[in-house]
Amino acid sequence: MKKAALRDKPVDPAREAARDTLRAVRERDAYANLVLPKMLRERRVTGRDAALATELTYGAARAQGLLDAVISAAANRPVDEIDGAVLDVLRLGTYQLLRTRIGSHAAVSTSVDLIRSEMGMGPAGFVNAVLRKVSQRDEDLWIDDLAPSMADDLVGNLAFRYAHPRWIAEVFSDALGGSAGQLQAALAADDERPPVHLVARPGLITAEELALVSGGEVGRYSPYCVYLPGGDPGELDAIRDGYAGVQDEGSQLVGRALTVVEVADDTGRWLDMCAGPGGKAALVAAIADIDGAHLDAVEVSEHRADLIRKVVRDLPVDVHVADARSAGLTPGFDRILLDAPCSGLGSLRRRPEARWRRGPDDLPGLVTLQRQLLTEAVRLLRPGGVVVYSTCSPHPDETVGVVAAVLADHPEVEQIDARSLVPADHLGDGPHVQLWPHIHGTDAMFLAALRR
Ligand SMILES: C[S@@+](CC[C@H](N)C(=O)[O-])C[C@H]1O[C@@H](n2cnc3c(N)ncnc32)[C@H](O)[C@@H]1O
Repeated sequence: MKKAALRDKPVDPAREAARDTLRAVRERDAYANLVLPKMLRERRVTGRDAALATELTYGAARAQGLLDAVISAAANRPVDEIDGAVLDVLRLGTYQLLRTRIGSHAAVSTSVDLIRSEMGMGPAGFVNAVLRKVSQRDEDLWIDDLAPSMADDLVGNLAFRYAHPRWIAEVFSDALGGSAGQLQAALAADDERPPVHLVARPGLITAEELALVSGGEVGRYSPYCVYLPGGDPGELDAIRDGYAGVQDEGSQLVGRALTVVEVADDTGRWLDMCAGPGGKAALVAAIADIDGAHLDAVEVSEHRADLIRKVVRDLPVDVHVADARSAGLTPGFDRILLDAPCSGLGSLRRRPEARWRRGPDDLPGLVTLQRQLLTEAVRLLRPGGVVVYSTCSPHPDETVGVVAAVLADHPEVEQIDARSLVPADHLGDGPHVQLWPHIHGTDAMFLAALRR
């Protein structure tokens, strides 16, 4: 076959979309879960092709560190000496070889086609040689060869095996009290594709009704939750019509906790201090509507404030675009939700590439901001009022550390046992609640409740 004809050989749309998304993630720090669905829609890639593109893109993005170690060993050079476009295709090919049931021949030949159509025969030969070498062993054999030994470095071994940066595995290990079994289960759960959870909007549809119309199953803990077995939630009428949304069950439990905590003589002044994009605000506001309360929702980003406005239409909410540390609100709130900006280490499974982008250096700035926000929340509470502080992170600095620091500065504030606010099992010793994917099937949400 002539070179031109080889270049013209069509490549399959699923792998092409996966490659282009990985490229956007690498070149412009894009988010795979925003780029891919849009690309699939624009290119009219649907059904099985869309499912394959999703599996390959998110899988390869999530496993990047593990894949790169294998590619580097097979190519006999560090990955940063490999051209970026070639590396994207090698990651896709290696992911297929190690972590899917796609046959080796198909995984290698489709990768070679992808690179040949764009870059020609030379790079295609390199991809072919590297992937053939990768295909000579399965994932376990590569891990045995490349991971630190279990005996010398258990955390390092588990981090490598379940494709997490080592520092994140260390954070999980600390938060889980050093138990190796728990750490292994947590990393394994975090390495899986997360289930889709729907929230039934209170007052509009019940979880039972939503389960019926969506073909899903009522959730274990949140009375508003439905587990969706598969398919695109955006195609459900209940979502399109605003009766339901997509929201992790852990986040639902946090929003609900704010509404069920005992507050004597509640005057109906409720506040969500960091509300964008509005997932928890929508749930809290729907309950506020039923209870005759009102929600002020503060968000510093104009774009995210717009997203809140879309989800709280027709609900008793005022959206304020402001820095919540100095938003000029009149104190005296009965209930305040502070769902603080955080490292997001508890929802890594929902943002495939995030674990490879974050670094421990992000933490100190976030912790300072969290303490300032929680201090302001305390100031805005009326005596007897409650703030629910939450993060989608199990990092002790962002969770128990922030709460302890603010309690130490504010003798007028007491911590309530948040376990009584969360209808779930395995909630530990309290008084805070830490949820986990491997225990509760939710994101690793943290919440603490403080009464002034
Ligand atoms: C964890 S997210 C909140 C998620 C939201 N509660 C939900 O359930 O959809 C934190 C939000 O706080 C916002 N934020 C960050 N710093 C802020 C500040 N100083 N004041 C107000 N909002 C802030 C971020 O833009 C982000 O939208």
